[in-house]
Amino acid sequence: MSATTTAATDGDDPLARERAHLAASRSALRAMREDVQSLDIKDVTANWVNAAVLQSQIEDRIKALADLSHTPLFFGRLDYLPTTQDGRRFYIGRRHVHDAEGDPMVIDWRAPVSQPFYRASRKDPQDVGLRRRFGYTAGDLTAYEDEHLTDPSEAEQTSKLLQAEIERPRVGPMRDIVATIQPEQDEIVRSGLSGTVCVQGGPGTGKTAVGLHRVAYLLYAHRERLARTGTLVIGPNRSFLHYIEQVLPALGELEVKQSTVDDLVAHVDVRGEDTAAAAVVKGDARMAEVLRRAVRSHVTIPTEPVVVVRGSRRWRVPAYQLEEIVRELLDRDIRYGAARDALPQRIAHTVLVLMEQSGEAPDDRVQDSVARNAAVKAAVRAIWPPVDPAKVVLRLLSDAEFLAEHAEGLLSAGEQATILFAKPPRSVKSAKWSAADAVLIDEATDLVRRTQSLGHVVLDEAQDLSPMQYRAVGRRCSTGSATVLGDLAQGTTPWATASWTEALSHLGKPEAAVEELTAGFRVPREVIAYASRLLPHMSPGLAAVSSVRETPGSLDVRSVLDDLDGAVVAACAESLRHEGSIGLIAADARVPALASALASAGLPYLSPGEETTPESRLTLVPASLAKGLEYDYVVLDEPSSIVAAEPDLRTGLRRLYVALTRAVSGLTVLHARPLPSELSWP
Ligand SMILES: Nc1ncnc2c1ncn2[C@@H]1O[C@H](COP(=O)(O)OP(=O)(O)OP(=O)(O)O)[C@@H](O)[C@H]1O
Repeated sequence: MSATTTAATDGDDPLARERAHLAASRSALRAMREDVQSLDIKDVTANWVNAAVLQSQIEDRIKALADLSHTPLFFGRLDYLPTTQDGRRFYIGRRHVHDAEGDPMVIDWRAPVSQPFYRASRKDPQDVGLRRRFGYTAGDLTAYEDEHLTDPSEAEQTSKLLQAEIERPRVGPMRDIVATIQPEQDEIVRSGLSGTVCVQGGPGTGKTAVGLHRVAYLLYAHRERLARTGTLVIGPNRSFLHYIEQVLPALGELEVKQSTVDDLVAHVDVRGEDTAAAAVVKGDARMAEVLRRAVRSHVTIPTEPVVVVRGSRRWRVPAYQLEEIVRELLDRDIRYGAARDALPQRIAHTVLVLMEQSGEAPDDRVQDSVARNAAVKAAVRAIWPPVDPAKVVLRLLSDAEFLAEHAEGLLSAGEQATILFAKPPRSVKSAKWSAADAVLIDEATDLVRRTQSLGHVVLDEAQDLSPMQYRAVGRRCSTGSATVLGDLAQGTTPWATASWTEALSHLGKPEAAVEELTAGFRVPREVIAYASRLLPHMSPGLAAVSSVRETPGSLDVRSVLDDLDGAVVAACAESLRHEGSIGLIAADARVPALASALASAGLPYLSPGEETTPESRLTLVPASLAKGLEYDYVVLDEPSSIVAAEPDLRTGLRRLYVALTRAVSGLTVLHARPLPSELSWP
């Protein structure tokens, strides 16, 4: 690999030529944007609805064609060998740019010809003679680095530009990694739409980044289909979603929705909280069967005939025939509501047969009118009444007998007692529903009416979901596919999943492939080694992440004799001397004390989810919200308090593991009490 950071070689200046191509591509992009802006839709649209749709598509296109000053238009170049692609040269960037003749000047990173930029190697050059990476300083193209993949005399080296990009301090929300996606990440990003992929990876291995780039890739490769069916990214909480929300728009994708699992199942106001024991039972997959039984219990097998009077004639459908119809509907795998809709037509059909047998020749209109007959309607109401999903759940959780009837053989008496409301609420409105209750209502809702499936769902921090939550997500991709991202070692809920096989079966995708990412891009080697001491104590069998980042002096563990708060504030002030974002992570209960210590020291701070700016770079993060986030420098307050705040040691150590793995450049740990013994070596 040969690196060039200044201009001129042998009178012919390659850097100047690349800059000229950049300038020309910029003007081509401007021209493309102006073309779209000047479109006059008056003559091509028949009505105002079409016009509004077209106008909004045009506005999206204009947004997508914006030249973002802080993101370079291209970051790489591929020169194919003369034997392939006619030896053509492609500049790889975030979007496609063409000149006035329609010839490409920059190729979208997702296009098939761009793939070797990420995957080609000396072992497998994929018909590429030269791969060039570009370096930018403050928006200017200032360097490039070449790899002649088929030149045996060139030694393999790690890319300095890649390293610099990974090490670059970050302020503000997460950004895209299109310039530096690694081969093993690219395989996941570009895997097909039809299959579900599950990615296990330790902290900072790029799971979130990979999931978001996969969405962008799928939208490129299957735009029409996904525009119809929709895509959704699910994250653990709002501050996390806020942290990642800029990545897809930066890649030109504006249509992807983002949500938490709680948002998905927001059928009722959640104002209550469960004990851990109750939440575990409510989140257990056995609840799905309890609910199924409870919903179906509303069906009453008919014992009376239905008599339909039409004109002077009476048509009688006997009880045994009604029973046959009902049993047949119960046996079929259709939703309660769909079966209820079908019942009047089935009864009417039987009446029609009776009419035919007596020599009449009724048509479809007669069948419809019989189905709407008052006697039929009354019978349907009695046999198959409408069901309100929230009311079913309310009754299960309030009425011990009703619960016992449907939980028989599924939940023990103790488990049933755990989930019953201590004081049964009077109505759905007045009930203090918990997050787990909302998931039960979602399941019951789906038993009544099928939930609409999206084309693709990305589920991040998936290890924390309960089986019932997996089911809730699974119904939203039942006819589509999913990307499931997580780390078993970071599971901190009492119901956190112990195995991906199990999680995927609850999701309804048991056939999904499980891939593993092991190279760490966030946390420096020294810091990840320190955090990994916890692994054998909380997730034995999981391999430690091997960091690609050597940052000497990145770990500083300080024992404080007195005034821990003062020492923590001082460590924050020290960290603020560096460029980039600072996270002060502490046990939730410590947050108020640290907030006032920061305030009295005159250090302004943000809450997670608030955007860091060059003026305000310090965020005070309760340990319970640290998951998925990252900061250049982390100050970690009293590890033993973080561990002690959780209901059991394993969860405590996992929470600490999450907190210890948020730093990109440096971690300072301060403790007044002894460190948890699991952190001592070995
Ligand atoms: N190929 C890459 N090139 C450059 N940076 C990368 C690459 N892959 C990941 N990163 C960076 O590493 C950091 C961690 O990535 P990400 O948050 O996706 O990891 P994660 O596996 O989801 O971590 P966690 O388990 O802690 O949530 C991010 O800043 C991301 O941009």
